Amino acid sequence: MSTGPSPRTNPHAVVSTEGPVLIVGTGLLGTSLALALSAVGVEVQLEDTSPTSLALARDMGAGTVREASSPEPRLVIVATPPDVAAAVVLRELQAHPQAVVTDVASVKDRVRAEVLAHAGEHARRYVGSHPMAGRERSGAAAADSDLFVGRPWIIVADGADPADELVVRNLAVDVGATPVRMGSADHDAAVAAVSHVPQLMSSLLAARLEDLPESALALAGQGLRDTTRIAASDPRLWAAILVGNAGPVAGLLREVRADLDALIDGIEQAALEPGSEQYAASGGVETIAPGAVGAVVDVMARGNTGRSRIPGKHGGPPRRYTEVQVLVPDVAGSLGRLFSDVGEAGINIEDFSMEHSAGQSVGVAMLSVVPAAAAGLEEALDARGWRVIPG
Ligand SMILES: NC(=O)C1=CN([C@@H]2O[C@H](COP(=O)(O)OP(=O)(O)OC[C@H]3O[C@@H](n4cnc5c(N)ncnc54)[C@H](O)[C@@H]3O)[C@@H](O)[C@H]2O)C=CC1
Ligand SMILES: O=C(O)C(=O)Cc1ccc(O)cc1
Repeated sequence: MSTGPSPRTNPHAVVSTEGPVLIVGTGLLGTSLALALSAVGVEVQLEDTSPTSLALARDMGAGTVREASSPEPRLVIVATPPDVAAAVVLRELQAHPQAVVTDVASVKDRVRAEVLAHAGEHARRYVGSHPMAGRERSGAAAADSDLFVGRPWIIVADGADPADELVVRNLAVDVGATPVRMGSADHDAAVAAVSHVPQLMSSLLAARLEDLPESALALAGQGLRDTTRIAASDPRLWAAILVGNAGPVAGLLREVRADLDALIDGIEQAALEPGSEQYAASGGVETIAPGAVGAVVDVMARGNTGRSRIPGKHGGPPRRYTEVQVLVPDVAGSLGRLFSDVGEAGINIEDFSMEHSAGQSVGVAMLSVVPAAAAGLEEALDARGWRVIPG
């Protein structure tokens, strides 16, 4: 296994993956992988049931379309939706008896069980995997060769030949990811909590906006955008993912329902009309109805704790940045001037986002810096005539 810096970040690093690599399913994941492998010189063959998806991936430079006369692949990566992944893995194990076969489906237990049940001795060449990298858009058009850089790549290899497991570990490293070995049931329980239920929460939240008047939507800020980003995801793909991981997802949803019930019980007390019989009966005669504040603070405090446990983007302990907010006029060149002023102040921006409100001629730029740099940045921007929003 290559241990040095990945070829994605260091062009001189050794590439361990030996081609040809056949990618079956040239959507977001398949094409991103194909682009990443092609970029480091690995020969990539492409296959998809949709001629349009296939042609698009080819035209993007992801690889060549596999033909009957193409050389045999050493590695096959199945990047189809999860409900057909096991069937495609079984077909590829049969079709390419010398190749290692992996899949990238977001669910692992069911896919693995189906492959093991039907693959016979071919099962030793199957290594399940799941790159924890993606986005809310599907299809080759959304592909990105850097999608996997710095992300965990889960490998489920129970029963596989160790040499074949190494092939898949090398693949992960060659595209810039970090291999993490897990059992399939542990994988499914973990991703239910960090990916599958969060997807449903985002969708549930965004579903509340369906009939909201535009006058209310115009007030939306970054909080709503942050919490609903993944509500733009593909319903068909996610239906297959969620159904494929139904047990762990249903268990967590029940826990969320219990939290919601406790929150509603508490907060409904505060919704009672002061002076009404129920209000008096609840004991909330002069102060806020009992239970309401406690219920809110309980869920908020537990949320604070949970959020603080999410590690930084590239793994490791969470890093806390301070956000400096600056008003930016909506005219050409403003952002360029802002960045150049920040650069002159010698301050490193760790993250950046921009918020626009409907009908406003200014936006708010949010500059994340290490806490020790925040006061200096505010002063430097102030001195250069920027309007800094007090933190
Ligand atoms: N979208 C995401 O953010 C992530 C997705 N995954 C997993 O990666 C896999 C692919 O997802 P995406 O690329 O997002 O989906 P996608 O919808 O962008 O691409 C799937 C592709 O598979 C093709 N396909 C469907 N059935 C096929 C078959 N029987 N044979 C050959 N090709 C077939 C489709 O035509 C399509 O081009 C899924 O299993 C998903 O769970 C894993 C990590 C992240
Ligand atoms: O966009 C995000 O934040 C993701 O977490 C993407 C993602 C979606 C599905 C997966 O199976 C793995 C990763």
